[in-house]
Amino acid sequence: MGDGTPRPGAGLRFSKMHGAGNDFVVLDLRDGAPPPTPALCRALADRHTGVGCDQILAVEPARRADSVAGYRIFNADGSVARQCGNGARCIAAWLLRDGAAQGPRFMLDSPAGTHAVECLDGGDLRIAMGVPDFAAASVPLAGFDPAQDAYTLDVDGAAVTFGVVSMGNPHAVVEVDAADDSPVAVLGPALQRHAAFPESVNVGFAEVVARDRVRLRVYERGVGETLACGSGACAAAAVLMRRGRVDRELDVVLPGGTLRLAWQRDAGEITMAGPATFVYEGEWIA
Ligand SMILES: N[C@@H](CCC[C@H](N)C(=O)O)C(=O)O
Repeated sequence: MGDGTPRPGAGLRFSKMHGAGNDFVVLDLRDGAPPPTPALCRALADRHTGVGCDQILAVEPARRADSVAGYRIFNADGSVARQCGNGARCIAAWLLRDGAAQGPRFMLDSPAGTHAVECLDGGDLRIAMGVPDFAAASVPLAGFDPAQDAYTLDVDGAAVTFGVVSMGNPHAVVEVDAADDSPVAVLGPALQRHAAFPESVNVGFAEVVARDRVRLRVYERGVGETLACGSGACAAAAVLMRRGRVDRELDVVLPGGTLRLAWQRDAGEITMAGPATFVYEGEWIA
């Protein structure tokens, strides 16, 4: 064209996907292309001037011989994350469509470890999300030593009680009477910037509706409130199961959809099942 207009095909191809409303831009970097810079992540994630997404997922070659592929995770603000439950299902669906993965079972490398994927009837995917780690130092939560069921901090003058768990990424879980009325937009960022969370934290507000049903809203690190957080659903389920508040298998109902969680024994992996949806294919020319 010669007038500065980008040529079709000259840009960065991407897939737009979502898992229960947690939305992603998926990039294919298996040819060895460099990961997106923080500035590019922010530009892609911008909901006015970019594609719009909560996270950018970059598919890479597998790091282990028994895995189909690896991937990196970047939040909308350009920060790096080590775990993304909804993202894991979307990467699995993307690899199945690509032909690189074949069902009904295969393995994936996230930055936090290797995950077994299972294709379920009806199209949902089940991901083994690792063993929940309750050690305060693993989150990290500073100022507390052993793993406790609950911690209390002074947050802007108010005492706030919560559980913590690392799912490969940091989570705090506040049990509330009603998720709909919980102070997500105020307490979420306040806990994130508390000095006790030196690496910030994803903050979940969990309402036990029944022993097999939890309603959850999550204020995510690097994004804000999202329509769903898969690792947050694992965290809420694990914290509540450990306290004996709920059954070992339950539905976590998030604003964007429902995930099925199961954690049979403390030393075992927690599993999360749910949908992964393709929205469109695009080319980033900015
Ligand atoms: N949406 C994700 C979690 C993404 C990473 C998180 N914001 C972090 O910084 O740890 C999920 O589905 O788990």
